[in-house]
Amino acid sequence: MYDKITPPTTGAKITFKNGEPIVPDNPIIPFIRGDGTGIDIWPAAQKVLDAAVKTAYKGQRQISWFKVYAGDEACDLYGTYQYLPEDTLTAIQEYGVAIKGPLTTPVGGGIRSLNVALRQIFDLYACVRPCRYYAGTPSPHKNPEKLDVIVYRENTEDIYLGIEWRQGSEIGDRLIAILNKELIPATPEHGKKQIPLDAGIGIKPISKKGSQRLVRRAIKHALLLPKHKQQVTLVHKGNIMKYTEGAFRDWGYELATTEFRQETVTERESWILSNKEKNPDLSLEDNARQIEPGFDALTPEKKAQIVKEVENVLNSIWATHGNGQWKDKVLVNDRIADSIFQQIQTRPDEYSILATMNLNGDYLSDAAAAIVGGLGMGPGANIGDVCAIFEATHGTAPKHAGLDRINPGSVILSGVMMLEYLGWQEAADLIKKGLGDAIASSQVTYDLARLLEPPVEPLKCSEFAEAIIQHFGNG
Ligand SMILES: NC(=O)C1=CN([C@@H]2O[C@H](COP(=O)(O)OP(=O)(O)OC[C@H]3O[C@@H](n4cnc5c(N)ncnc54)[C@H](OP(=O)(O)O)[C@@H]3O)[C@@H](O)[C@H]2O)C=CC1
Ligand SMILES: O=C(O)CCC(=O)C(=O)O
Ligand SMILES: [Mg+2]
Repeated sequence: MYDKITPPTTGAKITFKNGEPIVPDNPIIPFIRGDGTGIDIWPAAQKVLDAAVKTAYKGQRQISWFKVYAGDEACDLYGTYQYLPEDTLTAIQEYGVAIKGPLTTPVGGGIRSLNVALRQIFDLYACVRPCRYYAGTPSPHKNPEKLDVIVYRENTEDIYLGIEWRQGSEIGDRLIAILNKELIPATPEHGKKQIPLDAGIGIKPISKKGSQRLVRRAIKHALLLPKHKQQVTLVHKGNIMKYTEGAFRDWGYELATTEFRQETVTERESWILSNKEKNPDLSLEDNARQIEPGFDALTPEKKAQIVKEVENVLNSIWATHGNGQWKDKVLVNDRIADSIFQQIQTRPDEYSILATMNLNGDYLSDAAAAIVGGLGMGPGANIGDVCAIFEATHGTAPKHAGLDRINPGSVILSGVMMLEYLGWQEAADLIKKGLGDAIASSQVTYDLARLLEPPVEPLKCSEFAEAIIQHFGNG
């Protein structure tokens, strides 16, 4: 079955039922070490994960690690350009849950991202990246503890599908010619626009199914959060990209108000309901005036449309959501992408789950991680219905590779997400405690040490892992 790798002789497979993993006490879990600093952070993370499982379950549970190859390491073993060998794909397919270090993607030409390929091959449509603060972590922000968000990033579509043509390529030029001569002139709203003849071209597909399955997961996750965090914000640039990012927003609201009608309230609905609660005699038109800035300057048609919206909301959900019942529902709102980048800095405590498309989510997860301590503290999970691969938000950080200095926190916390996904909460909690206590006692790697006042002597990557284990306590 495998060409150059051999699965562990002990351990059992994780299987899936209704999208949830069924986990034996000794699961076989494939891991990819990763390029660049993967050489530093993966061994540190593996040590912490094993120590936590051992402390929590005293040998009754144990992970059987299965080393599989991707990136530079794969080329060393399998030969030139064998960046993602069949063996690796077979192992992940067979064992269902895997964890990986970062993999290099060249800029401009060269191979396309192996990280993105894995997400697409295994249909890992939700990239889940929590950004929360650990006490004592230095941050350039005054109140980093106020940020506690989870980026839910659609992981299989958008420009990351990688359908693009280089400037000057034969097919790229043909496509531009067809667009300029046929398709754009046939679309009146595009007027006399033309694509520059020397442009590269990329395609941005955003599907209804892809958008809604992501938002579905985000809402289900919100339902498990404490009441005050039960909120999903649809992040988009739908004012500019109306039929892709704008459609994502509309499909998100559509899903929330149909599949989750009893569990959700949209922001606009909450305004309409609360206006009526404050003043039961409020006319539909005055209610509309209060929810729509500049109502009086609108055309009669637009005004009528908003009055109708108010009427529909009151008719359809007053009984189930009115009289304050909406306050117990998951709040679904939306924000334009550029605005959310400033909002997570200026009003961080107003947000919880940020559901968005691939590119926005990529940017947003690095930005949110920076607020709570940097990329050394940014974990992540790529989740599908029958497979999950856990990985940090950051990349290979090549200038730090092999120096035993980089922060392994993100891949360790990705391991925590994996343990939680397996239902091994006790082991996950031990690591969170150990990591929190190590940071609180200023035992940190260079990235956090340089931000501390006064600065402290940094721990090495491997020493930080040891410090986390020391802070487990007795389990
Ligand atoms: N999922 C994946 O495997 C990903 C892969 N990549 C790939 O990684 C490569 C390098 O990308 P690059 O743009 O340099 O981004 P990186 O995320 O690799 O690193 C950028 C900078 O972020 C900081 N940083 C990253 N990781 C850590 C960490 N563990 N602890 C502390 N600080 C950290 C460092 O800042 P400083 O030096 O200031 O301390 C580092 O120089 C590219 O090929 C890219 O495509 C990128 C993202 C995700
Ligand atoms: O695949 C890559 O090289 C980069 C991906 C990335 O930045 C991410 O997933 O956050
Ligand atoms: Mg990224």
